[in-house]
Amino acid sequence: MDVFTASILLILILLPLLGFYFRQSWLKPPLPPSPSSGLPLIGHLHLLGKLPHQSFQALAEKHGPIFSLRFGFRHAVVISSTDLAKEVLRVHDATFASRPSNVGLDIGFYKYFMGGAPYGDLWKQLRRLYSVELLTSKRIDSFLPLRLEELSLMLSGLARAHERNEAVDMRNLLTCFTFNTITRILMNKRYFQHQGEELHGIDSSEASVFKAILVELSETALQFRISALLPSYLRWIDWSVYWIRRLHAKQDQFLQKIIDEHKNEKNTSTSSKDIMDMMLGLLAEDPRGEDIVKAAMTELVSGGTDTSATVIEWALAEILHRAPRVLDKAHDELDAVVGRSRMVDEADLPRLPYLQAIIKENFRLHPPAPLLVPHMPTHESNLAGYRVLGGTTTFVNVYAIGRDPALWDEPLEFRPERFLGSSMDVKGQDFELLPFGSGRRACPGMGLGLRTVQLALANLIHGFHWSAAEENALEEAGGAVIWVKTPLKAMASPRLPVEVLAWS
Ligand code: HEM
Repeated sequence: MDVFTASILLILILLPLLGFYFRQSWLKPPLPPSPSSGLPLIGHLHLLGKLPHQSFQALAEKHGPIFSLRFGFRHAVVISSTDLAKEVLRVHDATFASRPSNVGLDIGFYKYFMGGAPYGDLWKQLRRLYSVELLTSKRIDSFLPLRLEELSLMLSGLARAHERNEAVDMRNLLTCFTFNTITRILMNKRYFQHQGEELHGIDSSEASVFKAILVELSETALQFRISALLPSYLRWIDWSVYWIRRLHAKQDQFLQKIIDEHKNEKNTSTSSKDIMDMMLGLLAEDPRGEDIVKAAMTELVSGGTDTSATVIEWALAEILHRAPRVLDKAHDELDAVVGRSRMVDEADLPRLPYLQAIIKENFRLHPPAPLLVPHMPTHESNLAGYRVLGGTTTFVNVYAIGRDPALWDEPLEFRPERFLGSSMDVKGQDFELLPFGSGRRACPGMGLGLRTVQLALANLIHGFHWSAAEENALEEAGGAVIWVKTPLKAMASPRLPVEVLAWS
């Protein structure tokens, strides 16, 4: 065959293929709009800033409620409207129920990290374990005495600080409270002292190793490390993985010691079971059992500590610095419903609509996870007429939705009254307010988180008169959750007799 005939034949073969290819791409919907300022290799990484939810909010104002970005080899889309949040979390819930991979987290969570697991059998198994066995309403009820004891210790600590005329670092106090509460529920361990409390029985060196591991893992989860820019087969280049491996060895030692203690105590102790006991029992026949237990302890402590602490700190900071009148209204409600001779208990909470409104308003302005945890579609999907490729990291910016002037009157004001008489809730049915997400990847710790936050805030407000100890501009600082940049310092003086404050 001469060259001419061969070329004609080649064209005849290629033409239909090219035609098919172009027809496919022309017929397909376009990709979401994208900022034109992408750079070679890193893509849009330089647009992220220290607080990505704020950078994304500004980008949404320019590019609309869905836009796409590229970080190295990875594609991302950012969603910033209620309609699109509903599409991702409800209409296409199953498609978007996966998570982008993260090599550091695979190590830190023994490959059994439910929050980061791809949508599949392992995730379903772990989710069932968490939701049906460990974090049920009945289980949370059974830990009420212990939760009240921790609360009472925190309130007594505040009263003692008042006797010494000391301002209190509320960040420190609240993280001790939530950390102790969760570690007692999980493994019957109490690690931190409150201000003024005796050191007796507390092993703070162990706690600090565990806390350091949690901080490192959280940062790994959030930061765009080198590995996030690379295709998965090149992730071994990321040196931070070696650092996490070293920390992981200490984490393993720490958790193994507690597991061994639990196993040894099993036959001798008659004390009530903690969650580690329950898991060891449930997984006794599973060869992965102890690793799953270690992963769960790490996950539940990291998911359940700072989230609740930051919510309470933000609420007090907003009230003390920007809306002191809210404190008077909340005191009036608490005096009318609870009275001054006792503390607030869980049964009172449904009868405190203003307190509930404070908490909703706080979640609207300060969701601890402003971009949720990134979702990922398992296959190509269509959102608002745009094509979202399978494997795209998908951020739902609930922070931007909570501050959208089209949805909220004077969105930057802290005004709990906007929720009075409204049926809007934070539990995932109202897409204007999604601090716990919605759908199958929504937070399984919502019940425990909400009850911790409601009871603690109600009692902090009921028990004390408050004033800010220093100026605070209430800026945000990034981390695993969004904190008040300068920790809140406050003066608290008891409103109720001290013996009432230490009621448990
Ligand atoms: C105020 C407290 C809390 C807030 C605001 C919060 C918020 C969230 C959010 C936004 C997500 C991701 C939802 C999504 O991707 O769509 C999440 C997931 C998760 N949370 Fe929470 N959380 C809180 C407390 C807790 C507690 C107390 C625990 C457990 C003790 C917990 C355990 C988890 C776990 C395991 C996941 C991963 C779920 C999955 O991927 O299937 N959280 N949380």
